[in-house]
Amino acid sequence: MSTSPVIWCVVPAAGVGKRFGASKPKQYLPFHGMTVFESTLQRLLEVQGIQQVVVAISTEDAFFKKLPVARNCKVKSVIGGAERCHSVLNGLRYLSNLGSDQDWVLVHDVARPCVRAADIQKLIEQVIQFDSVGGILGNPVRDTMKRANRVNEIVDTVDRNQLWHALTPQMFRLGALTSALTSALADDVVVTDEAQAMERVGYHPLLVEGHNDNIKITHPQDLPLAELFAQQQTAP
Ligand SMILES: Nc1ccn([C@@H]2O[C@H](COP(=O)(O)OP(=O)(O)OP(=O)(O)O)[C@@H](O)[C@H]2O)c(=O)n1
Ligand SMILES: C[C@](O)(CO)[C@H](O)COP(=O)(O)O
Repeated sequence: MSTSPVIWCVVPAAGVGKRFGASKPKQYLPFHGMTVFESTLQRLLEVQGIQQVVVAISTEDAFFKKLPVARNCKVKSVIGGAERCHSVLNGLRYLSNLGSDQDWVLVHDVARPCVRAADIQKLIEQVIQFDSVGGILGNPVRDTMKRANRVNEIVDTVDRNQLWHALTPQMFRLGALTSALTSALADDVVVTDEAQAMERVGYHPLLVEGHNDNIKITHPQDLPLAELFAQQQTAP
């Protein structure tokens, strides 16, 4: 008899949204009848088998505790860090007191409120089926890709067949990811995603193709686009 895998989730949500430039962090802006934050959490909480969602929140944040989802028994908060990778590591350290090294953890940006539960399920199934070190949702790039020099002259055409956009969630074993991120930070390497931390220590995470509406809200023009995607996803 096989037992179900234990799956946790960490949501880095301690960013201030500098590039977005709103009067409050972008995760607290209105989105599809709620906030960006609530949309993201609602989608994660829909996924079967996630034991708990740990959100990393800035010490300056006065908004999170006012959201009803802050009182959901499956949601716990920890203090965020200086960069995304520090916030994620704080979440992982909290989980290491609850779980074991072999448990799985999904890391998902709060700023990706259009992620589909079906894509998360696909990631979980493929990572577990291939018994891989872990994997991430991604999208193959579509356009012809060019490498430029410092003055924006083309120096090369890069083979697009091997290039992907890295999305989230990213799914790894709790123990392996905690040690890979700890090692990156000990070497003063600020990794921009979990896969990069795992690559640094020699692993080759799986790329699982997800929908390209799982965009990250980074700049102001991303918010109406994400709203449009969310409306399309719920249209009858
Ligand atoms: N110190 C930080 C910085 C970022 N994040 C989170 O990491 C995710 C991806 O980061 P990004 O889009 O860069 O968000 P911000 O840091 O808010 O944006 P900016 O870089 O424009 O300030 C977001 O969910 C953000 O809240 C975090 O938890 N802790
Ligand atoms: C984790 C991430 O969302 C993957 O695309 C990304 O790395 C976040 O940081 P970015 O610097 O805004 O790309």
